[in-house]
Amino acid sequence: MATSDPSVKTTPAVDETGADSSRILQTRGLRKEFGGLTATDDVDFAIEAGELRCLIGPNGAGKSTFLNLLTGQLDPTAGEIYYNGADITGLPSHERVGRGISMKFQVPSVYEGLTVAQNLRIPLQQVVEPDAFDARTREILERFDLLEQWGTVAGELSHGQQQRLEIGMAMAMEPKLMLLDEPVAGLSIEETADIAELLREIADDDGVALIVIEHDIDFVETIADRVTVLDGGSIFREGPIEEIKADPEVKRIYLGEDH
Ligand SMILES: Nc1ncnc2c1ncn2[C@@H]1O[C@H](COP(=O)(O)OP(=O)(O)OP(=O)(O)O)[C@@H](O)[C@H]1O
Repeated sequence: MATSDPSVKTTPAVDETGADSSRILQTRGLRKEFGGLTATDDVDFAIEAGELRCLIGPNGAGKSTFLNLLTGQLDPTAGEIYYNGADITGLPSHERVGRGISMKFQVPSVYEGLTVAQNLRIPLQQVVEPDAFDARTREILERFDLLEQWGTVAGELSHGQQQRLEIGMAMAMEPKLMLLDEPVAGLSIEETADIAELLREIADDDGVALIVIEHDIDFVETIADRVTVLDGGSIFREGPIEEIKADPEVKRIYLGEDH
């Protein structure tokens, strides 16, 4: 029941587990070992709703492993994952998706033999009634600039259109957190700019939190609120992109001589 007593906190910032409920996602001491190799080394990470965070770091830094722990594709060796105030550490992937965590992999994984609208129906049938399919399909395709491709077989779309379709499919599930692994790899400058604009809108207008693994530092600069630098499985630095770009230690481990 609602109360007007200001001393009563109806939405505690920190619950009994110690998770901070102002964060849509938080990890504590998250660790993943592969045999003798520690790919994720006791990572404490947090992101708020509507934040767009880029995850950068040299090859083998543990970026993909960290994302795979968040999706449930990998089980951690130790540590916890809190999402929307609940401990989801042991939850299977499909249940995480059902709660609003979506994942977009580097390679477009649309169904190439199905039309654009048929592709969208796959996620939509999990969240809307059949009589709303067409209206919702139109809305999403308009937003992702694919309306003219409604009946086009997805295998005939350009790479950039396939990426937009896949992000549209992820958005059809009405996620609260979207995880993207190198969403602009292999795209043209124009296609990259389109995706940058879409991702910013998804964070700003839909309030979705995004974690984006990215190698292209110029793209990171265009989209990120904050940047987390991983190295050797640990968080090496975290902060606004201007700070990260200017940090000589980050340059040394990550950016290399050409930056
Ligand atoms: N399934 C696995 N079995 C054994 N070792 C693994 C496995 N997956 C990743 N690793 C190792 O864990 C470390 C982190 O790998 P990960 O792919 O997470 O790094 P990354 O930062 O995503 O690298 P890249 O930028 O090259 O994709 C690497 O040393 C990698 O070889």
